[in-house]
Amino acid sequence: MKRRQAARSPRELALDALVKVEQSGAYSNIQLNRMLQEAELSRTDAALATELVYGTIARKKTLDYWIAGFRAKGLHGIEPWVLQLLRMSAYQLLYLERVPSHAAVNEAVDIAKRRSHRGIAGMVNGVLRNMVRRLSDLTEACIDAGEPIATVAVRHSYPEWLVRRWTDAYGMETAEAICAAGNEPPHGSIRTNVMLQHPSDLLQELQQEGLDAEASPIASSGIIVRKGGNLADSDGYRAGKWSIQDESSMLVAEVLAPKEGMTVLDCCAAPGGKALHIAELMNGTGKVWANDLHEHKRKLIQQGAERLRLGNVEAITGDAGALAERFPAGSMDAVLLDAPCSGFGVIRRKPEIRWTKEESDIASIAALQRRLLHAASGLVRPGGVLLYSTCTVEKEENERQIAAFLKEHPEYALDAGWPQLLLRRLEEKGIIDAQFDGQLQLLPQHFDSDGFYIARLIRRS
Ligand SMILES: C[S@@+](CC[C@H](N)C(=O)[O-])C[C@H]1O[C@@H](n2cnc3c(N)ncnc32)[C@H](O)[C@@H]1O
Repeated sequence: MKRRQAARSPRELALDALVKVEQSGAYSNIQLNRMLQEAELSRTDAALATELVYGTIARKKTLDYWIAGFRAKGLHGIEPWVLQLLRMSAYQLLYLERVPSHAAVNEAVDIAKRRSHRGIAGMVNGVLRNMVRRLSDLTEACIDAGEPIATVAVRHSYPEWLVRRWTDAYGMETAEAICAAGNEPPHGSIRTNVMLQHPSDLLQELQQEGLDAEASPIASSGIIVRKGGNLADSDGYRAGKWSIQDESSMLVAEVLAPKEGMTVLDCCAAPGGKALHIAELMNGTGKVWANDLHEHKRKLIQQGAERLRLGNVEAITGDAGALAERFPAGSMDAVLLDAPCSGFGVIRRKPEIRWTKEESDIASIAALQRRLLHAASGLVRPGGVLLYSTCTVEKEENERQIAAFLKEHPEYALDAGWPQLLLRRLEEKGIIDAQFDGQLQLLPQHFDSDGFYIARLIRRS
């Protein structure tokens, strides 16, 4: 590749980010944010670059399927950066209606010319122009990869092993809906600091400021904000009036339902979303111990507590499996284990995890969760609550994990005594029924929010 100047256009920047992410395995959000900060693009250009990076990564398999169909040699022999350029351009043709086809093609050819020789530019031009001619045939319904799981995998761009796992766990229809929901762009959502105001008052304020905001259909302190830009860069956020959090994640503290004056331990707390929510629900009283393995992450929790002026949070560092060395057995009114997990419920925000995680990772993550659950369980007082949550849809990490735990720990039982309003909302949607036993698997398509698993357990007195 020829030496180039720094990226100037959103497409150049997006291409550089895609090449870097693929080459180095860097996280797309970290890589992109770094490059956006350096490039100082306008807000619109930054939004386009962001959409191109996330969309191209998410739709990689589908894009490759179509690109291969427009080249006699398929994808064989294409240089990695050229393949990224083709994918990014095909993504605009197939998924971004607002981008005119000629703009996507012309800019791709210009980039190819600037970075290489005429042959490459000619190939890029040929593939993309043929694609434009056949665009109306390139629909999801026309994808046929031979058998159903492979076809769903190509149609929604997921590895086959993941589609097979979800099909085994939930059936083909639900598995396909999980895949589709994972490709939807997430909307912004914030959590009202209920120590300062009622969610409906905050909602009204935001609407008066001209924001497209509405009450969350599930989380009682949640507000959905569409097209709100960088919500953290606002006076309300700095003043601690709200925090940025997904609605599903807000349910964890709601279900834990702490009371004023309690002592609560969050074993895996960084960056602090749920621990700080718990501290707010306790109205700044009692004590929330917020632990995480990593020292640099502890600082994030501390900064959050300072912004929200929560004096009842103490952030600490350590292995959650060794917290018995720090706290006496049975000393906590409630313990939250928001466990490290495969993260497939948040694929909308981290599109590359579908490509970077391997099936064998699930068993090792589940083994870690099992160790942490066992350790956490010893710290809950008799009659206290152990809340286990993950942001994944994997049964091995969720229902099966809890079933195995209950077998080993007869001193615990699932508890269905969840907030009534939440139960009613879940029932209305048909997500739970009369058999509800105290554990919930939210799928990303249920409320257009993250996929989450929550189990509320009580230690018998
Ligand atoms: C799902 S995230 C927690 C999110 C957090 N509860 C929130 O609401 O913001 C899992 C966290 O577990 C931490 N972690 C991983 N292994 C751990 C261990 N052995 N002990 C303690 N924390 C651990 C990670 O650093 C990560 O921050």
